[in-house]
Amino acid sequence: MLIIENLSKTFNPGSINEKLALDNITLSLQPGEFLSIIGGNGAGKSTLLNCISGVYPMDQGRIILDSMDISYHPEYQRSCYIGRVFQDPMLGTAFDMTIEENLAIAYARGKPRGLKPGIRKSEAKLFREHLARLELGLEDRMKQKVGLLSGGQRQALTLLMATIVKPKLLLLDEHTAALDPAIAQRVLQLTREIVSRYHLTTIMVTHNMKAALEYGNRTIMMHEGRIILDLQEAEREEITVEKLVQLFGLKSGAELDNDRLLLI
Ligand SMILES: Nc1ncnc2c1ncn2[C@@H]1O[C@H](COP(=O)(O)OP(=O)(O)OP(=O)(O)O)[C@@H](O)[C@H]1O
Repeated sequence: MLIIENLSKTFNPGSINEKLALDNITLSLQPGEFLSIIGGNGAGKSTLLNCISGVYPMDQGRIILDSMDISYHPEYQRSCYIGRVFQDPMLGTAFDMTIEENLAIAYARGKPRGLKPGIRKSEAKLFREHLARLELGLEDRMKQKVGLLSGGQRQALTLLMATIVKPKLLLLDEHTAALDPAIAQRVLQLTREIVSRYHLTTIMVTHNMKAALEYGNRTIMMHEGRIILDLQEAEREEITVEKLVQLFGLKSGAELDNDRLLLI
């Protein structure tokens, strides 16, 4: 489904600030696989998502998505088949537009533009059904502006917008990091429900080691632009956060420098 081959990315090459952010990454995901990524500060997690979604061009490598070589597709083109949710609840939604207008924009993704303005009755009904599944009462607030929503409500809506047209790949970049723990938990549960309902191939970067092991079916750990650990199936089921911290030390030869990871 997703194949990444020998992906490398260096920022500011040839300058004093040269930084090898991704060092020959090779990774493949099966359809419906839900991968969590953890790693210390500057490990290359966000850069990996940015290269996959076309925000940064890569220096070397290939990205194949659903048998299509997207390595040189521009970001706007990839956004038709890659859904993304960011850490900041302010990103991903238009705050001065209503909930249903935001959903209508997301629903039009990848479809030819029609001339008909407004939202059809059938679309409003569909949006209501999707919103009701979030169990946040948003289905009764469809005409309200998104700016009135809390951070958690916004992230749930962004998640819905990223998936209302089934993406070939869903990228979640620490999408619960800015939320209160209880709300973060709810958004993670929603993530799990949506990913499993639509059988979405998903990559979730998280700073929460517990969540990384609890959600999805595979976990990788990155360090200095490389994948140093890849846990799947039975091996992953047996692992604890403490063991993961130990493994990090063993595989990287370094102390885990991300305080946020250790806090969990
Ligand atoms: N636009 C950029 N220009 C220059 N250097 C960058 C840029 N983006 C990232 N880097 C550098 O690349 C390295 C990898 O950064 P990246 O943001 O991918 O790490 P991360 O694993 O997401 O870290 P964190 O958990 O701290 O967010 C870091 O050393 C970072 O400073």
